[in-house]
Amino acid sequence: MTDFQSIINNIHNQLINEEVKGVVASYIPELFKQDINSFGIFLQHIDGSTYSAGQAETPFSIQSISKVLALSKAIAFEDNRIWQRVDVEPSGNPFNHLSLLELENGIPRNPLINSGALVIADILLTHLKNPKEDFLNYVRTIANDQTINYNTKVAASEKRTGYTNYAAANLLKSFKNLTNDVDDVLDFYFHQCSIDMSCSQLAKAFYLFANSGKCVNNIQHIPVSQAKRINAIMLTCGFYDEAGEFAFRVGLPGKSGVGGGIVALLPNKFIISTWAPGLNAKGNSLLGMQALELFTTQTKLSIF
Ligand SMILES: NC(=O)CC[C@H](N)C(=O)O
Repeated sequence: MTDFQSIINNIHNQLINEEVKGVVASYIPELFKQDINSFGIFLQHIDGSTYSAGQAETPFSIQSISKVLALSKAIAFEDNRIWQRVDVEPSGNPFNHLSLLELENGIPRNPLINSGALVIADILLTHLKNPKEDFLNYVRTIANDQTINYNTKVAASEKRTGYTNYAAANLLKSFKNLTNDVDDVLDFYFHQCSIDMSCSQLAKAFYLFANSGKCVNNIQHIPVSQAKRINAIMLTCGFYDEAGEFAFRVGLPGKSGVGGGIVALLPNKFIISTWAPGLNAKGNSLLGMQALELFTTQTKLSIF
């Protein structure tokens, strides 16, 4: 049997001493307060066993990782109708890229880049009675943890400086691909990104994607075929213009956030999450990617 605990300990101990740790995101000023030396790893096995190293229980800003959770809720409401408003192709461009959106008439390339996530936020605003409250409750339910919350300081910080997201939302609106008010969509989106979760909470929330749509409490939230699709989108689009590199080096579907988190999973086997706030040039956690590459190489567990 694979000794997950020793493998994770060794990876943690090896990487914690790396001198090159990347750069903490500063375009959302509140995120820049993070300590570059933070580092956590958590593994949730499908059989219920868990393994961790470092700061696996410390909450951090999940940022774009929230896009997968929002997507799953939008799919639960609209099923395949959402694909009329957002495509499923990798963008090959940074997460906040705008020109493709204009060229392609306001249909975002995929739901994991910012413009696509704004369309998903719009869908959720249409369906949820109390959007922010209801979405938070959904996240708490799938993670089986009532302590998860928004970080209103982070949301306010992004509201003050999120110029590119304002541009994307206005462009979408001009192409009639937002039905709600631009400011309401952005307010919801900034809040979903601001949710604080630890590696352990994230791994639990993503359990449903590794478990054919059923969460840790065995409730079916999305159909099996949609869990398959969300994993496919994570593999091809979860790391923006580094999705190819992540598939090449790690070989798992996953999603990153500019808070330095990454969640990746092997369907029917495990969910693994890392947190290291230093980012590489593409906005993905530098040590997180290294940790996951070491993990799949040493355990020989990947989708390939
Ligand atoms: N890659 C990310 O995590 C980006 C999320 C961030 N809230 C933004 O919209 O810019």
